[in-house]
Amino acid sequence: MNAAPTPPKAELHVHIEGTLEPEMVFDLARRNGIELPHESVADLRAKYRFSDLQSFLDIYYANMAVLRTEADFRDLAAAYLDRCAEQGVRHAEIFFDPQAHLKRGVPMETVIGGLHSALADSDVSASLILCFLRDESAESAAEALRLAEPFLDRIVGVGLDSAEVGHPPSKFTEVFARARELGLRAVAHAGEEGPPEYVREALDLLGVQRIDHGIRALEDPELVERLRRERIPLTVCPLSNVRLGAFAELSGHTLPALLEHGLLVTVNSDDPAYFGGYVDENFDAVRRELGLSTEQLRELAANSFRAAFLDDRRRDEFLAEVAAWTP
Ligand code: HPA
Ligand SMILES: [Zn+2]
Repeated sequence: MNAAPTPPKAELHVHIEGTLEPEMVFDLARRNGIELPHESVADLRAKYRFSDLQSFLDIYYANMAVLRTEADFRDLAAAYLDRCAEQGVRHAEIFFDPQAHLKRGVPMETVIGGLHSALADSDVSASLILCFLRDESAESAAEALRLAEPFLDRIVGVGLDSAEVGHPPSKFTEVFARARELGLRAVAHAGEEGPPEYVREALDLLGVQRIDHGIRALEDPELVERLRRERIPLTVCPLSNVRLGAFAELSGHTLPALLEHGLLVTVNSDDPAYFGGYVDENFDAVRRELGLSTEQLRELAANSFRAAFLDDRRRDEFLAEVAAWTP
């Protein structure tokens, strides 16, 4: 691809299970002796036509069946971190979905152990965010957090993902309170398909420090003003939003409007193996289709470090790198 260079950046919204490329689905199935209901890599990839979040989640969870051993989770994360190194991602905060693995009989220590060993071996700065599945019960989320307690030094925070509509943040008030008591940071998907009210709930009831997606906040001017005033970061995922039908085309994405409102917007890939690109492809697509300037790209990259869970010294070092970047 003839993409223009993009600035050094942090990726703050990527689901590690969403980096599972079709080729790796086949490799891991072979390694684990699992028979797949797909004829070939091309056959599987051809099924990646989604109409909404649920139609994506169905195949996302089905493909996870190939992730069984610590080595599987390590190889998955190592492949993603290699991409980060290629794409100028200096720091990544990586979501994982333990409940989707626990229910298949894969223990928490296998999941966290595998992911963490890849992070420990990589030159890219990275940390893990444990996500609760909002279409599962609050008790199931609490159990996942209990099982993660022996590994808290390997997790920076908790998040909330999966099918949004009908599963408001309020359902998870208690487990987020417990996570914050344990010293964890908190983020939540809100306002992807769900209403602006879910964004307010995530802030007021879950105490989150960032909103994942948040695109529907634009429907509520008071909420937009609050997000601006309180400098709440939004981790926006442009290619994901188009693939899941929030916008018919990238040229109609409201990313420029979010920036014009003065919001702390970042650009991320979400589930790059499914949505047509990693973070650089997202930067390149918004540059081309939305006509973002070099200075706007620099601002998005700087925002990613402002929004990251980094100490001030490292944040300042990364911000200096962004300021010095020339395309
Ligand atoms: O885009 C997403 N939205 C909600 N849940 C998810 N889990 C993986 N990707 C997503
Ligand atoms: Zn997501």
